[in-house]
Amino acid sequence: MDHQSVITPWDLECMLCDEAAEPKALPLSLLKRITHDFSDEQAIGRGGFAVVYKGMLENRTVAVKRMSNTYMYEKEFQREVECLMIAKHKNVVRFLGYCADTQGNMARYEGKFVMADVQQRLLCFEYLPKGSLHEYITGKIMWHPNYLFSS
Ligand SMILES: Nc1ncnc2c1ncn2[C@@H]1O[C@H](COP(=O)(O)OP(=O)(O)OP(=O)(O)O)[C@@H](O)[C@H]1O
Repeated sequence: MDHQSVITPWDLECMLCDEAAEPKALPLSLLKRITHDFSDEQAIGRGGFAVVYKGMLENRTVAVKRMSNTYMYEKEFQREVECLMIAKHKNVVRFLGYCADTQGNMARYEGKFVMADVQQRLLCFEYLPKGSLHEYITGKIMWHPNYLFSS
């Protein structure tokens, strides 16, 4: 059995509590499970190359970034993982792990069956609950020293 497949939501929760835990290769099945199969209800944001989802653990939440156009940005993905593995700082969101999954899927193409590679590239971070800087700048979220509220 693939050793990655034994990582559970509980393991991820333990990693969040352990500052010294190193980022890990995470199985796609785990990231699917905690984001409810990347459901729209779990989506929290969208960047230029990815959609970000809330990943629900028993007592904690993580952010799961699912890259789009994975074939075009394979090198960038690898470079991002490389940088994130090194970047450890209190002002940088904590990186928990990555998933680089490729599965062969039989599909019909011009009347024949062909094996197509389906790639999934994901990153998993600590979840930051107070919205994005962009939302503060554009006034979607009003800032107050004691609490935050949406306009
Ligand atoms: N760790 C996180 N916790 C909470 N929300 C997050 C987290 N990471 C991203 N988000 C949300 O998802 C949105 C998109 O994130 P993403 O990193 O893809 O954006 P970006 O920085 O604009 O990306 P890029 O420059 O790579 O296109 C953010 O604006 C934020 O609202």
